[in-house]
Amino acid sequence: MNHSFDALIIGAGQAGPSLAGRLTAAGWKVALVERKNYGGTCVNTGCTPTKAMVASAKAAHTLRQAAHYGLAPVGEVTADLAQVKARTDRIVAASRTGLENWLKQMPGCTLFRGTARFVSPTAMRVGDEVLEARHIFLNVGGRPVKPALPGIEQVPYLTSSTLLALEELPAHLLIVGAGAVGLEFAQLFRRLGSQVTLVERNARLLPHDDDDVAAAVADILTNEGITLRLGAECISLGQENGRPVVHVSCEADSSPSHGSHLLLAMGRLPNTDDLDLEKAGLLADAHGYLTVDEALQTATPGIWALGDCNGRGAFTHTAYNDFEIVAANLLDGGQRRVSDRLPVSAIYLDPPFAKVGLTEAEVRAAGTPALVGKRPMTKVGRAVEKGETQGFMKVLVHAETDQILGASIVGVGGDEAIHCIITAMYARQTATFMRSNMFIHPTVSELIPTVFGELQPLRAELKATAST
Ligand SMILES: Cc1cc2nc3c(=O)[nH]c(=O)nc-3n(C[C@H](O)[C@H](O)[C@H](O)COP(=O)(O)OP(=O)(O)OC[C@H]3O[C@@H](n4cnc5c(N)ncnc54)[C@H](O)[C@@H]3O)c2cc1C
Ligand SMILES: NC(=O)c1ccc[n+]([C@@H]2O[C@H](COP(=O)([O-])OP(=O)(O)OC[C@H]3O[C@@H](n4cnc5c(N)ncnc54)[C@H](O)[C@@H]3O)[C@@H](O)[C@H]2O)c1
Repeated sequence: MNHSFDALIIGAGQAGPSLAGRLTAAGWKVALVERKNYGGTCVNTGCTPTKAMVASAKAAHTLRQAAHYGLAPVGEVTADLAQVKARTDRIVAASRTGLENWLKQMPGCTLFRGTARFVSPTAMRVGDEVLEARHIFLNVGGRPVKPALPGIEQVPYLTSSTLLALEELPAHLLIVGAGAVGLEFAQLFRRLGSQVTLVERNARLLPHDDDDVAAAVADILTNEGITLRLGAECISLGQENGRPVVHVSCEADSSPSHGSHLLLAMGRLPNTDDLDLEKAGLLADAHGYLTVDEALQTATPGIWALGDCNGRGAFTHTAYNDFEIVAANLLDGGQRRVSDRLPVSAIYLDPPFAKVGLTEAEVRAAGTPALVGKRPMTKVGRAVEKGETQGFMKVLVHAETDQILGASIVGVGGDEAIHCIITAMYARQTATFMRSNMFIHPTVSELIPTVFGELQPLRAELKATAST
């Protein structure tokens, strides 16, 4: 059966539902197609469940520190993973159901369940229904990559999604891939009580970030007893007595890592392979991404790609910002562009690592005349009072224009404190502006003007050093 709409939205992830809300409010007749869970990755298997579990892990960690805070030791802290999961599931379900209820009662929006595939540039099939529209918005997200590691077909493994179904704590979790997924799960499972080994092919953590950031993050992990195996070459998988083994070298005598469970966290693949793109005159790039212009339009007029599937961001905030760009340009006469946004992200370790703009290495590589300000968290009063002094704050400023170039914070509250720098950078403000502001005492943020007041020339011979 054929149905006609003003717009089709494929995927109810982080851009699609909000776009449906804006378009229907403007009087458009909209069809929203979702094949799995409303809320997509972030709500169901990404940000929401992992940050809920990070909170459980933080509570376990704090309990173990009781004596440090002058409290009677609480004895051995053990996690009941089934209960951690139950709490996590409740938080996820509330978020998903809230979204679903909103969409179901949205005037002008018709929901379809199933996989949408193109039949032409202006029509998609979902089961027996053919949905036609002059505007099609793809918000199809991605899924964990299945890497071509030798032995993968013989070894049971977990992904970031299937790991969430565990109700018993892994005795020893082997993780391959030290990206955001690998890092966050490594610390949270260690804190819940698992032994954890993190295997990564790069010689150091976070290769796109500064040496001092990577060193601080490595310290945070190893201080908690996580085994790091960096620079692993020729990673292959095997089994011994039904338990997973990760081989980390081509050398026969290099010791393999043995564990009880194996998590592969080696990136994500866009869900563009089953859209029948060719029927819309589209072709994904070599990594499966849909190429888009600055306004997120694909090569076929009338088709947009938003969120993880366009390769212009891999975060919930970038997917949501994609929605804002598309809605502003279509409905508000805006001329917003993807390149107007700043690169911002956080990894939810404890303490977290948050960043905006350029790294020190990028500033050096560009040869920009720059100043750097850096302060260890041991010199941040609020961090000292909290007893959480790992890490540092670092800011980079253009030596001639005083413009803020970037900042990294590895430290307690860093995921929140970074936002005053993000806002200042978005407003094209300067180090002088940051220094002239008054912040609340006692906070981590209140030291940010101080860091902007301690700027030193970023000399070529100075290397970024680990903060202690
Ligand atoms: C473990 C983990 C933790 C994360 N933590 C964070 C974090 O803390 N902060 C952060 O910013 N980001 C985080 N992310 C990344 C974040 O989840 C994604 O960037 C975000 O969900 C992307 O949103 P999206 O709308 O592009 O896609 P998705 O959320 O993946 O939504 C896409 C939707 O489209 C549906 N779909 C796909 N194809 C079709 C089709 N053909 N027909 C119908 N429906 C279809 C899918 O079922 C899905 O519901 C995390 C990711 C993971 C895996
Ligand atoms: N806090 C957050 O914002 C957050 C949290 C989790 C996930 N995410 C997003 O989810 C996505 C997926 O995260 P991820 O950690 O799976 O991917 P990633 O790309 O961030 O990291 C993958 C890691 O696996 C390694 N790797 C990849 N292929 C390999 C190979 N063949 N052999 C050895 N090592 C290999 C890489 O070197 C890298 O360190 C990312 O885009 C990330 O931004 C974000």
